Amino acid sequence: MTALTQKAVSKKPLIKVAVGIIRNEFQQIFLTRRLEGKDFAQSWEFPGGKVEANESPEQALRRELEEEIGIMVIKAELYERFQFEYPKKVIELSFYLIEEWLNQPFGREGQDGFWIEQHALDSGQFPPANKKIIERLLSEKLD
Ligand SMILES: Nc1nc2c([nH]c(=O)n2[C@@H]2O[C@H](COP(=O)(O)OP(=O)(O)OP(=O)(O)O)[C@@H](O)[C@H]2O)c(=O)[nH]1
Ligand SMILES: [Mg+2]
Repeated sequence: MTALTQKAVSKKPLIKVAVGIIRNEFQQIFLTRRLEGKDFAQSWEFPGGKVEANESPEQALRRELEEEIGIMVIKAELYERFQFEYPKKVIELSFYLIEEWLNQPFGREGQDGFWIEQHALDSGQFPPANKKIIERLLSEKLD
């Protein structure tokens, strides 16, 4: 079933989400751990969050990364966008690759934050929607 048909027949709310794949010069990626009380608590995540009304995904990305990990994005490049159907909702995830930013990222809302080698990413640690993107990142040939 294509994403379009899926959306038409599922009648589930569509939630747009923008997240950052923040990568440093050592090919490490900055991740956070989802807080208790959130869905998929304790799982790893790319920092980011829901796109609000009147916001573009890129504006949401910049706002969320400032709020959640205290960085100011200088350059963000759309890496992939797709929809994923969860039991009660469909999320449209926009993943942005970020290699230029200001400030050191940290878990500004009390969540753990850490750097991990790109080749050591593990899709089993993320929400199920992330599987495809983790596979793509693992298959990238790094310099
Ligand atoms: N941030 C983030 N959310 C993800 C990822 N993968 C994934 O399925 N999601 C889902 O996207 C949805 C929105 O993300 P979020 O919980 O960060 O939203 P938010 O920052 O606006 O949080 P809030 O609802 O507590 O205000 C959640 O249902 C979350 O499970 C990911 O890698 N990063
Ligand atoms: Mg969030």
